[in-house]
Amino acid sequence: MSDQRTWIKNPLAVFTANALDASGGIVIQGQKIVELLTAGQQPSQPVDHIFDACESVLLPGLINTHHHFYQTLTRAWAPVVNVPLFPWLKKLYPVWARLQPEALGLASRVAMSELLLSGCTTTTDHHYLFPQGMEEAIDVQVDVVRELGMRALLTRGSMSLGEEQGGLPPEQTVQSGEVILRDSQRLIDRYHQRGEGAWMQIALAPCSPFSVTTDIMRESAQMAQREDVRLHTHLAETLDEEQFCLKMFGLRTVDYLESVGWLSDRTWLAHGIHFNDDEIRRLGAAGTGICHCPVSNMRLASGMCPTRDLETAGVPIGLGVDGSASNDASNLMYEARQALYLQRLKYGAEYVTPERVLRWATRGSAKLIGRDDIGQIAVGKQADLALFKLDELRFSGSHDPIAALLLCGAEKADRVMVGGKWRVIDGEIVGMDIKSLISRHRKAAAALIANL
Ligand SMILES: Nc1nc2[nH]c(O)nc2c(=O)[nH]1
Repeated sequence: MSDQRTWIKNPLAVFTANALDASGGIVIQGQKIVELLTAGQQPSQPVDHIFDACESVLLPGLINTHHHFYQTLTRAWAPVVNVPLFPWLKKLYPVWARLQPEALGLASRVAMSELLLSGCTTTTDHHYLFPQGMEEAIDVQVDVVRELGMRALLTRGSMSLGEEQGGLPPEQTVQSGEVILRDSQRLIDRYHQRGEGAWMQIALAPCSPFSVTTDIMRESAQMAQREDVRLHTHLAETLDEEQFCLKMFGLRTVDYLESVGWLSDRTWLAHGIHFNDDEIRRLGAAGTGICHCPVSNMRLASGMCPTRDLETAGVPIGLGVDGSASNDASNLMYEARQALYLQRLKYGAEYVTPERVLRWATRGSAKLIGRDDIGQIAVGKQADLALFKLDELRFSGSHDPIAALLLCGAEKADRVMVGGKWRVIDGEIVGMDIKSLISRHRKAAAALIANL
């Protein structure tokens, strides 16, 4: 990595996700931010490059804390456009069971490209489908992450509770606990990087209470503790799920989570909608994080995450786009806009500000995945940045540049830097042939639903 110094000079506005002032811009050296400048201030040492950001709003790179990349192959699929979660899953499982490595590679490339273009520099993915031929699904995703130059926390998802044992997924989509744990260990040993500046990390992610056994939940928690990796699952997404837990385990969702050793600050949960006051208090006391996925929650009519109550109780909040069969876009700026408006309905305009929502999408999301080196603009943090120009028609006449990003609907970054390297320049991903990708991905999507 080059140690050259770059000054991103005099941005139109900066959102640092903290109280620091960087109105004169920032200096980057190698992979890190080394200096924050106030208006009119010059860098303390000579720089090799200057990027004039006077037309750009500068943000920390956004961090996506929930996705299912493979679902880009089943976006807006007519049979599931108008159904809630359980029938949606029942209809989609047999389609997803046909997934093969090449299609997963294309789907991951598409999802990550969309994310990157929306200003996202770190993403997670929750991949929980391993039908025959897909044993190395996560390895396929690792290659794509490296190709795109993003940071990723890939979660080794799993399903082990098939229909015959009272679960929701069909038998052909579930694996034995032994296979899941062996592969989880292999992936941690092979790919998980530790410490500051990590590019690739692995977490363990049994899918949801209705698709995994209690054994795999317990054993994943034990492995995560032993290996010091994070835990992720869907929880409290719908009332169907709550009913399932009561019937199957005799427990509400948070009691179930606690009973399997997951109520801790190692865990972050996707959705987190249906909690009572006592559960919110316990989640806060444990430091368990919640990834808010507003678009998916609206599309599946699942409900609304109680973000303010959770935050007040001490629960870290992040943002996620969720899988593309329930969003169906992988655009984190768009997601932030939806979060702003949805949450205002419950908590009012004074509390749910653009700054708060951008904090969820940056520093809050970083906390969910256990990182302190990304998600903020500050000296010593990784140089993961998104720059948005406000020169499109939609911004014309706007005044507050940070508010304009969300209120006027920014959806495409002009420049994105990950670890000191430009990955998006002039709104295009460096080295990516998007037209060819779309053409191959479309064919794979058509093949997946052919002759069902
Ligand atoms: N929104 C989603 N919820 C889920 N629960 C589950 O078990 N799988 C999913 C999913 O793919 N999306």
